[in-house]
Amino acid sequence: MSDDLPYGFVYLSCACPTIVQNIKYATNDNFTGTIVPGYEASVAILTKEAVEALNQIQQELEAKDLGLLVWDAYRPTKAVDYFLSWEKVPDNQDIKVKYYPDYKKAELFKIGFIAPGHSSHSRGSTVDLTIIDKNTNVALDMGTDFDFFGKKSYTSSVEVSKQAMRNRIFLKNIMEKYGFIGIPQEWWHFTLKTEPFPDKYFNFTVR
Ligand SMILES: C[C@@H](N)C(=O)N[C@H](C)C(=O)O
Ligand SMILES: [Zn+2]
Repeated sequence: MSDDLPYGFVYLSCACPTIVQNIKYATNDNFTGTIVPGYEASVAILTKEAVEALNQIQQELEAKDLGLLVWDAYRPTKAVDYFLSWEKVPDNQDIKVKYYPDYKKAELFKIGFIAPGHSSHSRGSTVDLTIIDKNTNVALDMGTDFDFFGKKSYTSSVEVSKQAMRNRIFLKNIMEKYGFIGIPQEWWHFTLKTEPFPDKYFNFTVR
């Protein structure tokens, strides 16, 4: 982990060490099946403002014996470009079954499961996350896994259990309370409304 981040960015682990991280694009365990270019370390980097807000959310959750689990945070534009190139490669059937059984790759970009050009993640104040039990680190049931690109992942889907619907509302409400806004397609994806770099897309490597 290097300390020379661009001005305004911090490592989530420094500001809030109790937030659990599993940065999926720094591993093979993601919808591309490979480590994504631009991720050289499994670390979450975000703007100071986003981290401050997450810190407050974590404090409120910890009082309930819960906590946050972060799957992705700042994402370099070279990673976003890699997702676009992945669209041109033939399907790996195992990955298709797991992540996008109902769609062709091109549709994932059209529907909005994957950003078709710039991603808000590259602005540094967007995060993919869920809530876990603080004692066991087991995630609450949200009805789908992270990056399941299907209708069940729509935040307001009624195709998931009642408990999963309640858990999604709980996540959405606490994120909104501290200034984040989600998107309809993915229950796990949130952007800080008062993000400090609303027009800037960064490309420094995650390391
Ligand atoms: C790919 C998924 N985790 C995600 O973040 N999707 C949004 C739409 C994005 O790519 O910005
Ligand atoms: Zn996201």
